[in-house]
Amino acid sequence: MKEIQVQSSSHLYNITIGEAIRFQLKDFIASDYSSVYIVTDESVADLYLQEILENFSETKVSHFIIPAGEKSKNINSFYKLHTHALKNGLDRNSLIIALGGGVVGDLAGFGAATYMRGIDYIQIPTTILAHDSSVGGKVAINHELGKNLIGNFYPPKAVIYDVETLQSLPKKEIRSGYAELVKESLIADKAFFNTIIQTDLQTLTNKQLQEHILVGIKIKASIVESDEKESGIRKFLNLGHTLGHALEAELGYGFLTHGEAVAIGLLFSLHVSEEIYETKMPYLPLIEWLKTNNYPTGMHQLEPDALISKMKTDKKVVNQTIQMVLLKGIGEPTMKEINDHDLKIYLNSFVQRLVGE
Ligand SMILES: NC(=O)c1ccc[n+]([C@@H]2O[C@H](COP(=O)([O-])OP(=O)(O)OC[C@H]3O[C@@H](n4cnc5c(N)ncnc54)[C@H](O)[C@@H]3O)[C@@H](O)[C@H]2O)c1
Ligand SMILES: O=C(O)C(=O)C[C@@H](O)[C@H](O)[C@H](O)COP(=O)(O)O
Ligand SMILES: [Zn+2]
Repeated sequence: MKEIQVQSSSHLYNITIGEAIRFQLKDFIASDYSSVYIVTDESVADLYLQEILENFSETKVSHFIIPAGEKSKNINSFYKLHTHALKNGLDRNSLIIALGGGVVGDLAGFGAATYMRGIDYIQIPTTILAHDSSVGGKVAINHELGKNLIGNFYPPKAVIYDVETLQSLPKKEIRSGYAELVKESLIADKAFFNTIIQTDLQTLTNKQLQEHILVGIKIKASIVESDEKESGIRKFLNLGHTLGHALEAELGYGFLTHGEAVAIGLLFSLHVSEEIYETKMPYLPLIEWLKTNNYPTGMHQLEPDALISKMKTDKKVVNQTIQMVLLKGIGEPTMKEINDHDLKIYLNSFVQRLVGE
């Protein structure tokens, strides 16, 4: 079992990573909550809800289940989560548990941030991608005009990561989670990047997966600890997301997974970095690795203007101008303001390059 501590602006919390720790939640959760409210999705409920419930035989417990997938991260689910919580008598001393991937984590976390002006919550991530989403306290729901536009910074009381649950993930979700690991490696750790692109996701072992997740969490935790509210270096964790989020919204939530969209966004960031800084970035090794591992790498014939319009909903935009996270080298992230005219040129040359590869 591994433990990483994160100091947030309001409290210190532990990220505990281990196998089968979902059966010993009492070791990690305070016993004086008046009730526990588990939020999960239909697929995760089928696999793990019963086991999680068994931890709370002496506590008043209720649960709320959403349909699986990105489409559920919306205002309707948010409202229903509150309604169900009220009907089940949650008070200010109740605890919300987010059991699932990033969709459940973001929605339940935002529910906790707003229920009666804020109650405690704990993340029990069950996807690889959620090594990222469960840490750092960004909680949100989507607006049809853009990703995560309604939300808050609201750190969890604990993150309990039972990596045994990752064994039931479908291949697509393994790919999706690895895109965020690639992101973390690009912003902070060249050796880690080289390790990942030598990893075949078809034959991934538990040992490799656990090692990679641990490195990723350490990178994420150290960044959010020094810049919780994203006034500075936390923006680097958005590498690949300006285009990634625009693709998710433009194609319709759930068409691409978050990680699939981020993977294309990462390639775009490398492309623009090469153009602007006239430097060689690992564009080719990354696209080869993405293709070998069956990531979608097409742009689905989207209009650059439509994408730029969606990119304008990015929360890093200042005065209607897009600010992209770029790299001067691996481990050397930087912010760059890019006007619409140049952005369109980069998008067009990126599409040409994708078609040519
Ligand atoms: N808050 C943050 O800092 C942050 C960071 C990264 C991503 N995100 C958000 O996270 C979301 C994506 O998260 P995600 O990729 O985990 O998506 P997700 O929560 O939709 O999970 C992906 C799919 O895997 C299924 N699943 C979950 N755990 C499983 C398991 N153990 N076995 C089998 N199936 C399982 C789910 O039912 C779902 O169908 C996006 O909304 C993204 O914006 C937030
Ligand atoms: O934690 C962060 O900060 C991130 O940017 C992590 C991202 O992987 C994540 O997708 C996040 O939700 C994006 O945030 P947003 O502010 O661009 O909505
Ligand atoms: Zn992300």
